[in-house]
This record gives sequence, structure tokens and C-alpha cells, in this order.
Amino acid sequence: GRLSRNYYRHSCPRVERIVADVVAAKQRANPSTAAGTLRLFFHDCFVGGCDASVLVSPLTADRSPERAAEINLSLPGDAFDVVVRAKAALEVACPGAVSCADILALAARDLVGILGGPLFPVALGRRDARRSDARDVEGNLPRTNMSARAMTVLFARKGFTPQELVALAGAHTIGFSHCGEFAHRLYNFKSADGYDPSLNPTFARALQSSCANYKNDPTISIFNDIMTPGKFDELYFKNLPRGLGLLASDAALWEYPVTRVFVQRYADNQTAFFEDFARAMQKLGAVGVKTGRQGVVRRHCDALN
Ligand code: HEM
Ligand SMILES: [Ca+2]
Ligand SMILES: [Ca+2]
Repeated sequence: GRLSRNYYRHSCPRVERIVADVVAAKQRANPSTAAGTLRLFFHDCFVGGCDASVLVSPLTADRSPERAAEINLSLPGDAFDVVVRAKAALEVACPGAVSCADILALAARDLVGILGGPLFPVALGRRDARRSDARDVEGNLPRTNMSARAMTVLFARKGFTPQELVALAGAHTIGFSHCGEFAHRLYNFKSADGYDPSLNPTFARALQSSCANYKNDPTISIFNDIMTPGKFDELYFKNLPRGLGLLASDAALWEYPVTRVFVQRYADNQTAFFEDFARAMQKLGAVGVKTGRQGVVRRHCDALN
């Protein structure tokens, strides 16, 4: 089985419109929805394929689902909520027809567009997972302490080139990170200034002060792209050569020659970034998909049927 643009033409012809309307209203009410949903989509697709396995709530599962894995705890509730809301609207319009995995793919696409990013088609027909286990997460998602080389190896295992890794990492042009994800670069770093010398000094001192209390208040977070945090654009790439990348993994993409060339290309050319990001997102949406008689259409996105 393969995905197709018009998979729901008989069973739910208005699916794209219905999702788009719910998504737009949700984003207007809760502006952090876009970045959270884009990250949620990535975390779904890299763990067992794009099958909505990440959406299963610990409250509804009898064992510990993916969402309970440590790396997924920072996924914002608004990202799960937008999928649940779209599902509710679709269950009224076309009961039992549209998978949660397809809803997540459409929502992520729509939200990128709302923030000014590229528009692209989403092929449909994904089926939903019948399992979700926190133990499946380890080793499938990148961590900030990975070298750029280790990231290229991980992405290669999922079928992505170093160029596609860099394009997808451009998602960090929106959203934020909690101080705990990059505090190791700020305090007691083995260097004269006590912070990671690959950081721009002014930026480093601002981060040191913003995050000073992060151990007592772990909710403190900083925009991934300090220049245009709410706009999907190429500024993330312009930041990296200037030491304005927030996460060690962002900075590493500039330090490693294999990925640096693509960082430079996207910093210089937003059109190239948008084209490659759009293509890489379509590829991301096809990772490990279940189609036809594999998987199910779940009745509730936050629970297994
Ligand atoms: C390349 C390796 C990557 C690493 C090491 C990484 C790591 C992280 C970390 C640690 C955060 C902060 C989470 C938090 O504190 O709440 C984050 C945020 C984010 N990541 Fe990544 N990520 C990577 C690639 C990606 C990709 C491929 C995408 C999507 C295509 C993505 C989308 C996002 C988004 C949108 C946010 C902001 C989330 C929000 O504001 O709620 N990341 N990432
Ligand atoms: Ca999955
Ligand atoms: Ca931006």
C-alpha cells in the first residue's frame, strides 16, 4: 500500500478543510501550538513510523506509552490537543474514517504554513498504531549531546541524507527549548569564561542570566531562534555561524564540515531552504507508514482502540 493525495475523496472529502479550520483556530488561541505540533510529528515518525503512536496518553494505556518517555515529556499539551480537536470535528463529519496519523501530518503542514513557511501537499492513508511503548523511543530520536556525525548516522538509518537532516533541523526556526537542554553550555563549562566558547559572548551572558534559576523553575525556556521565534524563515541558519544557535546540536551542524555547507546554503537562500524543507517533510511523513490492512483507524487519538 502507498499513500495518496486523494485517499479520503469518498470517505471524507472535506478532511483537509476541516483540519485546517481547527488548526487555525487553535493556533490563534495558543500560539505555541505550531512548534509543539511540528516536533510532535517528528517524534511520531522517527519512532515506529508516522502512526500516531506518540499520541497515546499514559492515562489511557495499561503500560507506559511513548509519551511517557523522558524525551517526550516536554511536548506541549497544546500539540496533542490540536489533534484531538481535529479528530472530534472529523468524527462528526466522517465517523471512523480519518486516522490520527494523517491528522497529525496535516496539522504539522498547516501550522508551518501559518507561520510563513512553505506550503506542500500531504499524501494520506496512514493507519494508526495498535501499540505504544516508552521502551521503543530510546535510540530513535536525536539528543542535544550528539555530535553532528552521530546525528547524520541516526538520520541515515531513517533514510535521510545529511542535507535533509540540516533542512529538517531548520524546524528550530520556531519554538523554544527549556534551559535544562542547554545549561551545560552556560555554567561550569571548561573554558576561561565558564561558557561554551562557540556561543556568542553577549548571547551566552544573556542566557546565563535568563536561565540562572532553572533548577528551581524548570519551566524557564528560551526561543530556539532568538531573531524571529514566531516566524518560519531561514534566520535559524543565519544564527548558527554567529554563535547564536541555542542547542549544542544546533551549533554542531555548523562545526561539522559535512553539514556546514548546507547550513551556509540555507542561510544564504531561503527559497532553497523552503524547497528542501518541504520535500524532506513529505519524506518524513512517509517514514515507516502503515497502510491498507496494517494498523487501524483509532477512535480516540489519545488511546489505543
Ligand atoms: C537534529 C536533531 C535534533 C535535536 C537534537 C533536537 C532537539 C530538540 C530539543 C532538545 C528541543 C527542546 C525541547 C524542549 O525543551 O521543550 C527541541 C525543540 C524543537 N524541535 Fe528539535 N531536535 C532535532 C531535530 C528536529 C527536527 C527534525 C524537527 C522537526 C522537523 C524538530 C522540531 C522541533 C521544534 C519545532 C521544537 C520547538 C518545540 C516547542 O516549542 O514546543 N527538531 N528539539
Ligand atoms: Ca510513531
Ligand atoms: Ca524564525
